Amino acid sequence: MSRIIIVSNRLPTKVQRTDNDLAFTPSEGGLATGLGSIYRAEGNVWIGWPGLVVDDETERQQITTQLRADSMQPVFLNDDEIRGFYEGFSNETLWPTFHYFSQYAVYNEQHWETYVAVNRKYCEAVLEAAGDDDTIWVHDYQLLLLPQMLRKARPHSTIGFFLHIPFPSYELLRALPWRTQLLEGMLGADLIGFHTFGYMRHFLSSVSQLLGYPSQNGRLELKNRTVLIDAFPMGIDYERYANAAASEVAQEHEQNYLAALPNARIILSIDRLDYTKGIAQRLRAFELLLQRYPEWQGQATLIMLVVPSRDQVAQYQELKEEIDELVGRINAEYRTITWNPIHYFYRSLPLEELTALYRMAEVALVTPIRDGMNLVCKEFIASKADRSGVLILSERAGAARELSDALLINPSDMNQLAEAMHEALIMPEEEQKMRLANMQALVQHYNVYHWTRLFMDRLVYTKIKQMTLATEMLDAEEAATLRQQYTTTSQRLLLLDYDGTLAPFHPNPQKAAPSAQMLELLATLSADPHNRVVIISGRDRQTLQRWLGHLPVDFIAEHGVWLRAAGQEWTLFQPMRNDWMKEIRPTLELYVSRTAGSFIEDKDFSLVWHYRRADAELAAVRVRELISHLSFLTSNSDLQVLEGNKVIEIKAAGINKGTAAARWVATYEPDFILAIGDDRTDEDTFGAMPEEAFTIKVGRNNRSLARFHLPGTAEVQELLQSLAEVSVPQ
Ligand SMILES: O=P(O)(O)OC[C@H]1O[C@H](O[C@H]2O[C@H](CO)[C@@H](O)[C@H](O)[C@H]2O)[C@H](O)[C@@H](O)[C@@H]1O
Ligand SMILES: O=c1ccn([C@@H]2O[C@H](COP(=O)(O)OP(=O)(O)O)[C@@H](O)[C@H]2O)c(=O)[nH]1
Ligand SMILES: [Mg+2]
Repeated sequence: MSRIIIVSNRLPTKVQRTDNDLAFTPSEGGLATGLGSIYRAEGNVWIGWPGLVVDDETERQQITTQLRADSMQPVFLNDDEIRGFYEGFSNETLWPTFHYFSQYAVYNEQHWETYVAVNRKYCEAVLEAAGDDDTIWVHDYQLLLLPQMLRKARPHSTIGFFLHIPFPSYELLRALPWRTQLLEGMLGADLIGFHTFGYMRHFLSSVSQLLGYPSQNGRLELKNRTVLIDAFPMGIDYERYANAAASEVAQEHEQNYLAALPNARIILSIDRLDYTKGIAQRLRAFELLLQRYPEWQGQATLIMLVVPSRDQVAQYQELKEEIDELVGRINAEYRTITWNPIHYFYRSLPLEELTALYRMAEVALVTPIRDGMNLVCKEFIASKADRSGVLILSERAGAARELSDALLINPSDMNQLAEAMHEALIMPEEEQKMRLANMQALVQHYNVYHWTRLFMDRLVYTKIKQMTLATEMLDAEEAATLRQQYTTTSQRLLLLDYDGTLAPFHPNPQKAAPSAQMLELLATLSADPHNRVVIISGRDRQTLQRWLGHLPVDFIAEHGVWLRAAGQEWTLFQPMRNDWMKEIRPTLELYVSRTAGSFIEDKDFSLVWHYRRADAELAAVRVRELISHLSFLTSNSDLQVLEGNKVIEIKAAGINKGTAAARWVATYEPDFILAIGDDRTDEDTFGAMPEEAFTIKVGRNNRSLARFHLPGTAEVQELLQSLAEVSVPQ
């Protein structure tokens, strides 16, 4: 049975050195607590760093044995690796960049090299632990290169990747010198998940702009693989928090705390120490609340738990000092003998104490400047079963996309924050309960089990999609059958599309002339008296004539409008009109003037708008606009609008490559047909062919009427070459 191998930088268990022994405790941070609930199931393994440097081999063995008993496998990192990989590239470069704190980002080549080396180290650990059938699930920004490394070693593995932090806008990502490698690293996965649709959109936009892969409905077609991109907002183990909060131990803690804080109106703040969490801003807003609404002095009490984190990174040390100072100043200014405005704890607490805090707080203040998801707010909600309480939540936390019943605030707006605290403190109980109930239903339903299931099911789906495609690939066996039939037949029809089939695309279509090898190949194939080679293209006849007119091949030009049998004159498929062009052309001109880099191609009976050289994202919008514009203009006419590879073409309805190709089949009566094409317009050809024809789609789009696929023009050339070798010259 296949297992799930989870890989993340940090293991869900943290190993620490005590006076004379080792202590094993749960790690802090959303990833560890969120996935901690599932990895033990069904023999799964979690691979990651145990959180301390261990040089001694005996100690390593001891840690490995103990972790293994709990389904974990450690990756040990030395001091240099922690410096360059963890503190350096992960937390001084990627973390600030991905959280829109570019001004904190360090670009250090040495850190990058360590990052690559440590990703490789994780790769080796995974390869050692994982069998071919196992599903590998890689997590987070510390391991962006790992999916690709795994893919190279195990091309057929099932690999999922989930990013727990935001994916930034392209404008932020592009500043990174290693941006391309990072994206390619992620694309080694079969499925890439993000917390929100916004992060997913930013990722797709970066891939399109940096690597040139377009996407459709979250599906990226790489050269030889399909990768799915989707949003999976992570949930928590709802029952775990609800039960812990309801437990006797938690209630006891709560009673003790409340006894020490009589009459307090408790506002709670819990996070790792991190500049992304907006802790300092939150303190200032709390101070503003006390200034603006003095009635809360003596009552409103902020319990602030800050969990130590990444304390070797300069930014974190500075933040620690800033918080210490702010808390000291506010407390000194407002405290009374009986009331302390801020109770500040710099440590981490065990679950029962944590949930006791959630339980007793009237208001949870979760106000990050940026946060991938934020699980604290969901844990607060789960701990409040049958109770009241108000959640104030930053609109820039991923969780805000789901929790619309929270008081959503802009974390940089001090006024709004202070007002929200006031509003929360005076909110009627009924309203609190109503809002909480809605959010509880959601957090309970979309829990961490749901999240895992959804991700895993989608990963299986991705694999099935890829396999369906794989069976359609023209593999060695099918290619041999094709060659064998070719050899034993004598009336062969070869229908070959031009662009994207015989020649790769060029930014300037007039520069996509055939290569010398391709010309030679076509010469050999068309010289065979048993072959009829037809170039079936959307191009104008002049260009085809110029490039290939010297060969004894037939032409179908302008998507079936113009026909020419070898050595004869051009004829029209049927009498045609082009007087509609003067009506449509101004519309295309409008889109050219609105879209730099696009241009119009005039053919005898069709008009084409090309956008290959335009800004890809702008063009995507313009395409939708233009199509809707054209469908309005061409309704009630006998014109059709075709979408091709970076082109939109308008021409007479009823004529296409298929109708023209059918004419060749009918008149020539071939005993062997090979039809190859890459574009949507070639689907018409495929559809018009008899069942036994060898129809081949070039490229990865699996929605094709063709029987087989080939990855690209190089493979087409290879196939034609193998046929040329058995052709008989005249
Ligand atoms: O491992 P550390 O350097 O100590 O940091 C702790 C973890 O912090 C980050 O958590 C993120 O994941 C959460 C769950 O998806 C999400 O709610 C939160 O918004 C993120 O910041 C980090 O992504 C983890 O890798 C760290 O282990
Ligand atoms: O003393 C504490 C305080 C918090 N947490 C946990 O730390 C996680 C923080 O995750 P979140 O997604 O909110 O932010 P991250 O730290 O991952 O950026 C939550 O699950 C908390 O329950 C913890 O384990 N011990
Ligand atoms: Mg083509």
